[in-house]
Amino acid sequence: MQIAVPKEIKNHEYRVALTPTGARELVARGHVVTVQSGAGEGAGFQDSDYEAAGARLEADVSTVWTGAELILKVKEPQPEEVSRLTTGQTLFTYLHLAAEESLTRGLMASGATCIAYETITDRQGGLPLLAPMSTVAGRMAVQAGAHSLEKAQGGAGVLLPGVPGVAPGKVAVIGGGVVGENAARMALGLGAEVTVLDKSIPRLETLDDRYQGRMKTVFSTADAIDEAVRESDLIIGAVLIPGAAAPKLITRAMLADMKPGSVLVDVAIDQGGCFETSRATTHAEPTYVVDGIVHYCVANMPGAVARTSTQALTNATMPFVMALADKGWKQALADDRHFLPGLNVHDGRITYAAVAEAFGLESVDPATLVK
Ligand SMILES: NC(=O)C1=CN([C@@H]2O[C@H](COP(=O)(O)OP(=O)(O)OC[C@H]3O[C@@H](n4cnc5c(N)ncnc54)[C@H](O)[C@@H]3O)[C@@H](O)[C@H]2O)C=CC1
Ligand SMILES: CC(=O)C(=O)O
Ligand SMILES: [Mg+2]
Repeated sequence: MQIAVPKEIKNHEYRVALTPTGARELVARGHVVTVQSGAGEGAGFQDSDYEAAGARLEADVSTVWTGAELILKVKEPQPEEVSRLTTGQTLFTYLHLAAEESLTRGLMASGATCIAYETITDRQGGLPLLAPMSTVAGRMAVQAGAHSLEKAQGGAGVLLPGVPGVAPGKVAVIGGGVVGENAARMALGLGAEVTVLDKSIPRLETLDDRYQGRMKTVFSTADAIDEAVRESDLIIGAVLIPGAAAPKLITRAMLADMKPGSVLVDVAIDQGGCFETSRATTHAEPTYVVDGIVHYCVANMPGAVARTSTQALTNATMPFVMALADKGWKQALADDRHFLPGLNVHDGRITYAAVAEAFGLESVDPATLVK
């Protein structure tokens, strides 16, 4: 199969979808891998590393896309990338479609087969291709939040660990999944006072057990969120309803109840964000202030630590990339019921119910397409 790896073009996105190690595996299986020149540079992989692995290097971005049957990316395609996609091509990347109607419609119009990393499932009920980046983003969320609390960033001037004689800062994490647990763990490590809110009792039980009561676990209700809003120095938004737009849990009116200079880090921004006042930002300009509250809403947080993230992401994607390359999308999805929900768009139709619902459109059951 002809496989292409374009250079990512989203703002400050330094990850790459395939490492030289991955390229070597694909080439050994008889596939042709074309990597756009410089695609791996931000993650510390040189063109010569890909060449040594047997990949072809191509400087012209149009040529990279035109000849490909399978396109491997990291971030959702940007408008100029959507316009390059055509019928018969398979795209494998993060899509987060429920947050972006124009992207969804663009992918439908392209006629391509679009498989999202973030909606692939596993036997444990997890999201194995989202989890590695959620781990990274959760850990970064506390770094970002701690930095945003500094006065020069518009923050209240609170040091999360406190100092002897001065109490530590309070961190609330809404959503105790992969992002939430990793954020809470980092905040605990810093010495902050940490509360995790979740709607899942089993999840709260797991966290309570794992951290032996060192973080408070609270069932997520409107009242509990009100209390977090009043008390916290830093709130991290980490909820997910798979494939769907994030619920808005903190409204603009509620910002008035927060301490001035407190910080909201909305990690769920890639699914539209869980705070009413969130809008996606970039690593170039990660924060803005609304009603005295600092907002950090970067939609590709792991891109900033591209070396670590690329390795973690490709460890998880490689088995699926191999299956797509060896068998083609139809057989690969037919053979694996956890891969099947990755299909979001095929030949002009939406194949993921929550995405279709977000825009009042019809969806097709992906199982009917792979028979
Ligand atoms: N901004 C970025 O760069 C990145 C963003 N993400 C995003 O972070 C979000 C969270 O991802 P994961 O932790 O992997 O998901 P997850 O599925 O592991 O955890 C989500 C948790 O939210 C909980 N939840 C749902 N509704 C809730 C509510 N109303 N109140 C409290 N908890 C609620 C669920 O019970 C679950 O435990 C996703 O939108 C994901 O796409 C992930 C990686 C990078
Ligand atoms: C999950 C995601 O959107 C990211 O890693 O950028
Ligand atoms: Mg996005």
